[in-house]
Amino acid sequence: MSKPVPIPLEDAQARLLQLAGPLPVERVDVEGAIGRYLAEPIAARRTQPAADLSAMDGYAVAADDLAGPWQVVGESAAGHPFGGRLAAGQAVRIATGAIVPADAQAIILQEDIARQGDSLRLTGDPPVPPHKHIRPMGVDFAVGGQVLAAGVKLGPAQGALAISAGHKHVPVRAMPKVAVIDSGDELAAEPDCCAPHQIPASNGAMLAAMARTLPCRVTRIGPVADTMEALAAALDAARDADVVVTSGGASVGDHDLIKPALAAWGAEIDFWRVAIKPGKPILVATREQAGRRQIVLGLPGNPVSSHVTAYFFMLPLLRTLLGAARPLPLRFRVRLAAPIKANGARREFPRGTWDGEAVLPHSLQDSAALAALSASNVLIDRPAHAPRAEAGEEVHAFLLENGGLA
Ligand SMILES: Nc1nc2c(c(=O)[nH]1)N[C@H]1C(S)=C(S)[C@@H](COP(=O)(O)OP(=O)(O)OC[C@H]3O[C@@H](n4cnc5c(N)ncnc54)[C@H](O)[C@@H]3O)O[C@H]1N2
Ligand code: MOO
Repeated sequence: MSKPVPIPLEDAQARLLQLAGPLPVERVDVEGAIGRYLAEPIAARRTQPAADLSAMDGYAVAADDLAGPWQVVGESAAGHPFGGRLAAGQAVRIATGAIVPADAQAIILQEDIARQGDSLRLTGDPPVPPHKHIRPMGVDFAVGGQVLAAGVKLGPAQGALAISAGHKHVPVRAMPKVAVIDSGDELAAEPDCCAPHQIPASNGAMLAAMARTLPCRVTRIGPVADTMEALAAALDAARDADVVVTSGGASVGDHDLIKPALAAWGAEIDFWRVAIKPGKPILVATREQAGRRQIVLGLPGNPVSSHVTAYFFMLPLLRTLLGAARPLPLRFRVRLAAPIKANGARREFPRGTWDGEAVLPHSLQDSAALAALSASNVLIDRPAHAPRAEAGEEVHAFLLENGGLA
């Protein structure tokens, strides 16, 4: 393959995601489905609250009887409603979450009441408006109404909502099978047994860990030598994977064999080279097999390039297979804590540390520098030919942690 012109990031992402159809639907119990994406919208099977509930501990009275005094004639506790009727001058002791009796429309806080035996006297202010401390029936959701859309990630809150809406199981996509292959003659499988001419094979563990932030089944293969035979055996071991992720050998050197090895395996290159730094040599290929499509991501071997391309391509691809409505990472605007130099012709993603206020670009931006990557929590987005930016100026950035990876 002659060297193609690198394509813009968003075009490359769109091309990749277009190759991926969501995986089949399965029904999973809600707790087991946390972290996955809803394959279909979810409608409420019940109304919440199912009746008017008190939002505070106090006394339930009629809305036209707010001045008191009152006699306590019963109690409505959570799970134990008051079954009787209320006449003028009567009140019901009520707990937070308990059903408001049929004849009551107001809750007086217990802090605003003096109680002696069953006699109550108002000492504070009555509620304004009278229904202030009442959660009306159906205020959260009503039976039949949609509570969650297709493609939404089922996080803790969404899982709680599905349960509250009466669902024991939810429809989600099958978990993708991911095979991660690291390749290179210089790679040592054991980090504590690494000769001077070797480097510990760290990309496989890193890429697998990134994939495992999403619900998928990851197989690690390698490290694999830079030979066609070794790569063929590794790819054969990945024959059942939905997604094959390789690292290393994606560039133009004599030992960069990923492209010919993929061709020999029957995979077709969709695109190679994206106009980003780090990560330019990334390639995407597909292999059609028994009516199903495998997608191959050939990531560059430099550890930071591998990480950045996994962030911009592997994770969005896995989210798409899982049925996510929004597979791409979100960008936000942030102030620079220090100046950043003018950018070259390739869109660059310098690593930096954001402290919640401003982002400090790391002094070392080498695409092999794992220590600098590890000390960073954002990727700053520097457009091609961006001029020098001063401290205090705003730039765009992508979050690598605190949910940015997910
Ligand atoms: N003449 C050119 N040379 C290079 C170009 C180019 O356009 N023209 N592109 C450069 C860029 S950009 C990158 S990025 C690298 C990526 O190349 P490869 O994907 O072929 O990666 P390797 O050469 O196999 O390895 C690069 C570097 O990373 C280390 N590595 C590889 N695998 C692992 C692993 N599993 N764990 C840890 N470290 C790994 C490897 O030892 C090398 O040091 O190409 C440039 N060259
Ligand atoms: O693009 Mo390479 O990924 O600069 O290091």
